[in-house]
Amino acid sequence: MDLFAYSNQTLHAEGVALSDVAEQFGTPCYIYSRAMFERHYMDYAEAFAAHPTLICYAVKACSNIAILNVLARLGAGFDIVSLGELERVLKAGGEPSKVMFSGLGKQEVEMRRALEVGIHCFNVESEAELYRLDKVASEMGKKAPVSLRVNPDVDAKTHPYISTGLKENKFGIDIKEAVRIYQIANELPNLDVMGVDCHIGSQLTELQPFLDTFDRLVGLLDELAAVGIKIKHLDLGGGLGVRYRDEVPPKPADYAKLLLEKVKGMDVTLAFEPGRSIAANAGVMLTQVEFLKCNDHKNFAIIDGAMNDLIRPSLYSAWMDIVPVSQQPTSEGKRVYDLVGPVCETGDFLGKDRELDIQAGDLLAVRSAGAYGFTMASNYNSRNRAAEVMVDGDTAYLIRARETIEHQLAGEQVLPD
Ligand SMILES: Cc1ncc(COP(=O)(O)O)c(C=O)c1O
Ligand SMILES: N[C@@H](CCCC[NH3+])C(=O)O
Repeated sequence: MDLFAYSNQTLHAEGVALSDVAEQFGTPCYIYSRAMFERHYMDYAEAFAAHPTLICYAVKACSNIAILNVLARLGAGFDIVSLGELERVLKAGGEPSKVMFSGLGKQEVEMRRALEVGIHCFNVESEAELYRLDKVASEMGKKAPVSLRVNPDVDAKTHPYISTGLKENKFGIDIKEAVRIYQIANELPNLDVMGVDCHIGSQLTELQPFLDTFDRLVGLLDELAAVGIKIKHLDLGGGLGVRYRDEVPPKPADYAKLLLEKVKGMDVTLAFEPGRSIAANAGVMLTQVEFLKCNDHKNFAIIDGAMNDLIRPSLYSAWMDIVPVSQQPTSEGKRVYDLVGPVCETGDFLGKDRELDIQAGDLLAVRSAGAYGFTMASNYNSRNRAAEVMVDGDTAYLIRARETIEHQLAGEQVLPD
């Protein structure tokens, strides 16, 4: 389902023209479709409905509380990696009992808050973290629910920066060491071992690595059963890819079909932590052309969005589709442009070698920018972070005001004389 489509030669989000959003809220700005977020979440919920399954949206993908709230209303759980993400979920009305706490460097203060509100499970990534969690739980007179994040040494066949399940990656516990560390966890008095967790990488466009991982984890469950450790839940992480250009990623329903066959007869609940596949195609980043700079060897369109607003092209050489909001021809005609921001870095580009018919003042939409877009934005070059807008039917709501210089400077001070 794509609710970003042209109507009257103008790109719309649901029923709202993106040119109207620009006029009302300025650029650069992120625009999300509520209906697309909902549809993408429901694709998972419906696909796995036949088996007890918790779908925990990975907050890091797009963490505005309006989005978390929309998903919470549908019954979503949440995968978090920091205290900040936990507070966002709580503020958005998410249920603590459906929260998974992932991440490999949890601090005591983060553990304490998560125990206080009663999260579903901690995904622990090292032996040392187990001791820290046991200590914090003991100080609070609580038992901490725990899964170990296991590194299954499976190649996710994705960009090396976003592959997480190989043994050379920093994530998780080597599957060969898992039984020994589970036994330690089982002995610690303030931990309640309940699950196995893994997450092998992001933007996977094939199912086989997930299925291989599942098989390895089932092997681990058998080994654990043999030493008397009963596992109640299996968290397979996130990672399902999306179409940015011409990828044909599997859908949640394809994934569910194969996995539910394998899980049949097993007494475990399932959990997933999808981020990108829910958020990416539910958002665009809107930017305006400031100037065209053309000469006989190169054409640049200098736009008001930059690497600080959307870092994926600079960081991973990610290709993102960039389309004009208006399909009206211009007097400039078609040219091939590099679309570059105002930041003082050669690597500051959102797209290269794009054939476009544009002129100064035109609006461009960077598609599939809903995931790892705003959440990875920074203030580099002391630029204010963009506004965020959610469209619901015919209405556009400002869900995060554009940052101001005052916001940026708050908290800084000069030394006394
Ligand atoms: C532990 C964990 N869970 C879930 C996700 C979400 O992954 P994706 O956005 O690829 O679905 C990530 C990020 O890759 C992650 O690190
Ligand atoms: N930030 C990455 C994905 C990282 C996933 C986080 N575990 C991207 O934009 O593709």
